[in-house]
Amino acid sequence: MSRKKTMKGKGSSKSSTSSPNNNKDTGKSGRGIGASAPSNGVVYPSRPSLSNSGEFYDIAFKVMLVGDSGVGKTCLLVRFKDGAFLAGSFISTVGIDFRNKVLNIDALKVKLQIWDTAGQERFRSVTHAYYRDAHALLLLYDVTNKASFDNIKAWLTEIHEYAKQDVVLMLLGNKADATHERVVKREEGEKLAKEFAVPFMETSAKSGLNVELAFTAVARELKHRSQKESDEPTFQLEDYVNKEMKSAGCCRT
Ligand SMILES: Nc1nc2c(ncn2[C@@H]2O[C@H](COP(=O)(O)OP(=O)(O)OP(=O)(O)O)[C@@H](O)[C@H]2O)c(=O)[nH]1
Ligand SMILES: [Mg+2]
Repeated sequence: MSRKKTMKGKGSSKSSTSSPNNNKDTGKSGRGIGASAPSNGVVYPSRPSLSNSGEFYDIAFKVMLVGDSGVGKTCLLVRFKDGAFLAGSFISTVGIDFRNKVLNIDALKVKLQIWDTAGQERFRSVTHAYYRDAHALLLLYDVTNKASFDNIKAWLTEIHEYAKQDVVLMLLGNKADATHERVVKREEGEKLAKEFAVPFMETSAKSGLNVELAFTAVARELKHRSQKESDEPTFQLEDYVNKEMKSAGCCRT
């Protein structure tokens, strides 16, 4: 099976106004408004390799992190990518940024190109342009911030308007470690997720709770969808998440 390669590490800042569709896949990560984005769509294993040095991969997907400013999108991505927590002062994302990570799923190397969007209202139009290329969306709220939870319905409306109809969606209640500051109960998150029929879990970028699971579950769903023969049963993302959480005694890092 031929494999593609992806560049490692974080790329340099870019501030062009290019659209998400008209750039080449450099495999690098970007930062700032209109950071250069790769070309569209799933990358299939049968296509020839790129020449960039770095990790090989068989198939690639775009995952976008969305939600209010301060809910922990950047920290979640850094935790997943580097295994570290960005403690200290809060630096709000400007525009959009991305990082790549290759996961091993059933002997296949699945590259996730993860887009970290700015939650601030003033960057909303930038984010809108990226929705249509996303294969999956992780929608975050902060369990210590009621407004971020109340805004989830508005985010879902926006997703409905701008994202692909079959986008894989998961709701994450982040900062689950902050027990004393919590104002949104887990049951409230579960109820909302049920209402909108989306898988749900609480996460913590600080402790690492469920971070790996959230991204892996999405990668499994996307991989399954892209390789599924028409007579195969569908992968049940929600069942997978619930089973994994149970087998890990509710939650895991
Ligand atoms: N206790 C706790 N704090 C967190 C967690 N995740 C993020 N934070 C803190 O929350 C603040 C905001 O985190 P960011 O990841 O920068 O938030 P963001 O969603 O990327 O914000 P924007 O870029 O403005 O959209 C920072 O001070 C983080 O240290 C978490 O899981 N637990
Ligand atoms: Mg951010």
